[in-house]
Amino acid sequence: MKPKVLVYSKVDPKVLDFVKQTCEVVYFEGLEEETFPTFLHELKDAHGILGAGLKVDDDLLKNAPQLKVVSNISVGYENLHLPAISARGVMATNTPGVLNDTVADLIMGLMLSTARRLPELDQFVKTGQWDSNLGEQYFGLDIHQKVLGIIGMGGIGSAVAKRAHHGFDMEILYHNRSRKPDAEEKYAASYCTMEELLQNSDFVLLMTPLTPETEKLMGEKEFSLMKKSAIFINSSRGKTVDEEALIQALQTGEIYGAGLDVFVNEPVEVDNPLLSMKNVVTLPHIGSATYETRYKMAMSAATNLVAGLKGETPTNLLNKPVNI
Ligand SMILES: NC(=O)C1=CN([C@@H]2O[C@H](COP(=O)(O)OP(=O)(O)OC[C@H]3O[C@@H](n4cnc5c(N)ncnc54)[C@H](O)[C@@H]3O)[C@@H](O)[C@H]2O)C=CC1
Ligand SMILES: O=C(O)C(=O)CO
Repeated sequence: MKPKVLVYSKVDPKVLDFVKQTCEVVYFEGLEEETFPTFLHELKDAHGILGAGLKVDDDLLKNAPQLKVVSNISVGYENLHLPAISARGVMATNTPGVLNDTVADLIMGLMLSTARRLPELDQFVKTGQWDSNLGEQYFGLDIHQKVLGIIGMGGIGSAVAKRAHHGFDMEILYHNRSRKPDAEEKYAASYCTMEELLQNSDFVLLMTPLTPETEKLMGEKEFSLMKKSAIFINSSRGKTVDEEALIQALQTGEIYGAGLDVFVNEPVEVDNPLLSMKNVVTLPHIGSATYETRYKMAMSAATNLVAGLKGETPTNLLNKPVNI
């Protein structure tokens, strides 16, 4: 009998076909309030789940006694409670690597958009405000030859360092849990403390996972250390930043601007002050959102899932389940 898999996010039909070769699939195309009870019902005899963002903790797992694999279609996995998953002998997987270049491209775009005020000036042109006497009101800041500080020099951080160093001639500073000799050699990246990085960077990119240690990693003290001319970029998770402190730093001119792909609450509330600031560029968490990369992520997650269900060790296994 084929193992039963619940796919709870929309994926390319080719990915579904791949999973169907070895599994019986129940497809949800996304979980809504109305579909969640059916999902829970189907979970009772499911062997695997595949999708993005579902909170998987003991509360959910107690409805899933047959479960063997939880496959996340994302690199971030703060939605997975690994101790609970491991304790029940279940494997958890994510999708690192395949999205690095796409997210790094987007981050370069965010840096340029914020420094050169692209969305604001796009509106300027489209609303007929462009006249021949334009002066400093449309000036921005250069990004080439500036200093970029990267907090979290992992897969994505390194892909940004590559673009910034080789493409934009930027100087790279980084802070990470451990030294990254590869980035030091290839992108002339200099390792430094958080404090040194914040004080010396023209652009500060936060690119760590969300963990208890990184929650509100950027707060009032950290923003106060940044240059007044500096731009803050966040494409990690909203909760790595104290959003109140960021709003304050922007309102008081402690920093020049911010480019944000992630927020504490997503979708962000329409009355969030960040949305009405001209010096803030916002995006709806689209770092990896291209057709090509979302396909690769879903296929990577499907490959992990199928491997786990066949009793093999998935390439991107995150945990050590008991009894395995
Ligand atoms: N906006 C978006 O669409 C996307 C956001 N992300 C987020 O970006 C995060 C990073 O992704 P990757 O680069 O693939 O992960 P990664 O695991 O390759 O890199 C993360 C780096 O952060 C470092 N780190 C962890 N805790 C730290 C701490 N307390 N202080 C300093 N450094 C620390 C790690 O040592 C590692 O080098 C993901 O966990 C996810 O939350 C990822 C993909 C897309
Ligand atoms: O992979 C992740 O962690 C994302 O945020 C979406 O690509």
